[in-house]
Amino acid sequence: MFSIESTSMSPAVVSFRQVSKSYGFGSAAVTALDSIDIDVQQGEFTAIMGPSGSGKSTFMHVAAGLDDATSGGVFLAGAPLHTLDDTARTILRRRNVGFVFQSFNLVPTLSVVENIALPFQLAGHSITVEEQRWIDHLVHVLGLAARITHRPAELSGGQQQRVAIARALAPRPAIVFADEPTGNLDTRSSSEVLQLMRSAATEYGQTIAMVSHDPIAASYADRVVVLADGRLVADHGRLTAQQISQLLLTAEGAEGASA
Ligand SMILES: Nc1ncnc2c1ncn2[C@@H]1O[C@H](COP(=O)(O)OP(=O)(O)OP(=O)(O)O)[C@@H](O)[C@H]1O
Repeated sequence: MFSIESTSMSPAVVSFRQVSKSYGFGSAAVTALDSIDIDVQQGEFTAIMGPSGSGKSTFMHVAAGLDDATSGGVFLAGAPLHTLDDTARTILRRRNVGFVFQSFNLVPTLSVVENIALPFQLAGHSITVEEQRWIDHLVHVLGLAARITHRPAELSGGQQQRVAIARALAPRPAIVFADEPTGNLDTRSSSEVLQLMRSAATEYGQTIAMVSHDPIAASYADRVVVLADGRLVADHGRLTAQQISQLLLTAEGAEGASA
């Protein structure tokens, strides 16, 4: 019998203890996550990979408190998400989680700087002098200084994703979840965005969990985990894109074999 107390010595940013998630009931039930145990440590940049339907989005939604686990313990920034109601989970998420999406999800009517300040506004929190300095720094290092009054439609895809990254990093969240952040970008913008996420982990200790299908994107991460049929089938340190491609082929084979 497992215990769903947080047992880790160093405080992991996300911990799963025997987490399972099913959709539907009876013969229509689908097991999207199957007895997952994982700890994501502070400052780690983790790539979550696996074939289509393997459970990557479900993993991210459960870890971020956007969706409930069916069983098991989910801890976010030390808080037991599985015991919290929707309101408490929303508050915890606002304080601790940043998101970066494939489709950027910027507010079209707001300027760059207003989009970056949005998480503070949503939390009903006035930006302090120190927070403003951090935002100014992000705007500078993300190469957005000449664009702060522009609206998203006036920016390239790569620039829009840099705004989304600035918005995610601005409140210094415990973790940033990035869902296929380079899915809509060309090769050059992709490598810029990945390099920025890499630097955020290395230079600011930002914890990042990125869902991706792309072995090149995952080669920027410190850790590569692979899901197949809702199970965690591989968990490695830094790998080359070629090694990751091989790992995915093996995972697809394993999924086919168990189907
Ligand atoms: N809301 C839902 N209702 C029913 N089944 C769902 C739901 N969401 C996901 N699933 C199922 O759960 C499994 C895992 O889905 P999930 O979206 O997490 O996979 P994924 O690895 O993110 O896939 P992709 O790479 O295609 O985005 C799949 O079999 C999917 O059909």
